[in-house]
Amino acid sequence: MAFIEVHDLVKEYKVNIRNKGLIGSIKSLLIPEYTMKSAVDGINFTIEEGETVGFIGPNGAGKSTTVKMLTGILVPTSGSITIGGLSPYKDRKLNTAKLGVVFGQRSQLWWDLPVIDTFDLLKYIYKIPENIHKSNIEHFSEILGLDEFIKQPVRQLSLGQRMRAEIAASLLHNPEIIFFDEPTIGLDVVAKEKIREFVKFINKERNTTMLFTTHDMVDIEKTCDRMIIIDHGKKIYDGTVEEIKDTYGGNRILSVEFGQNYENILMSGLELIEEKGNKKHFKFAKDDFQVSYLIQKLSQQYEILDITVQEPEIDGIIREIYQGGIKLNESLSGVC
Ligand SMILES: Nc1ncnc2c1ncn2[C@@H]1O[C@H](COP(=O)(O)OP(=O)(O)OP(=O)(O)O)[C@@H](O)[C@H]1O
Repeated sequence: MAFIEVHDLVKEYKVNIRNKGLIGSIKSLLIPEYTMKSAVDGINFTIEEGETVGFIGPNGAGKSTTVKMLTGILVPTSGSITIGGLSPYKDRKLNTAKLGVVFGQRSQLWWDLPVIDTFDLLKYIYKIPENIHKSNIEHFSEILGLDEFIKQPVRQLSLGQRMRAEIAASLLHNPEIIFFDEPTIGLDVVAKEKIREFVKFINKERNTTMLFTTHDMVDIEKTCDRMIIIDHGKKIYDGTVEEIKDTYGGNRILSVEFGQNYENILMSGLELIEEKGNKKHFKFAKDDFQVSYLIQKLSQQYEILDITVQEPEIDGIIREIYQGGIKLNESLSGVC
């Protein structure tokens, strides 16, 4: 049995149907009508102890809803979740001791208290033994440089300082699993790098299982062994960052708008991956063909209105996936 097991997970929200116009709005107020909306629509995955997994997807894909169910904040409509054999919502109290959560956009620190006072309060909340609490504070202070601001009230800290304090606070009780929600949002490149290095270090040192939701692909590349991509509440990819880069990063995408809708465009080196009328997207191996050669060959045979080449960065690959420009190969996507 894996450390985290998620089976056929579904979360539906009841949403109010708003009628248009003033009369419609009044009607909606007086006689409210509802519909059910699937935010998470039958997701399956497992995570082993000590794995670092990036959980990504476009806005509204269902990431936060899934994480809220994993942390026990929300109860699934159907399906099941177990973490270390326990249900996050049924065994919420037991689970809390095992979990740590870091929100980039919200704080778990007491705003008016010095950082060290929050750390002391957390000792009582989580019933952390004195020796563990003390050695963790010393250890985290040394690596994260907390000493320079540990006695200052949280409201006086810079964003980078606050995030270092947040991460230390979430690890004080030695959680088995930690959820990071946009942990580097708004930070400068140096601060982002420090946080990524620290997180990686803790994962290696303590074998802490880590799950990240982020829109920053560098976070995923630098800290995660694996990523799960979800879209419209469904899992569309589950595999390593390297696999997706090897398969799609060795290639570039040539997007061509033709003067007419040509059928069966055949050219050595170009593989048609998607077409919408006159617009066609081809994949080609960047090491095998020069872009200028391909453009020249195409324009000799076809009328071309516009042509663009997309770079094979992970950001670009993910953007293409979100926009439907790359259809994930089922054997690669790990989706059953
Ligand atoms: N409390 C709610 N009531 C109704 N619908 C909701 C509620 N919370 C989320 N949703 C809807 O569920 C869908 C998934 O939302 P969710 O917040 O899980 O997405 P997300 O992937 O975390 O997005 P983002 O990257 O923008 O944070 C969205 O369409 C959202 O509007």
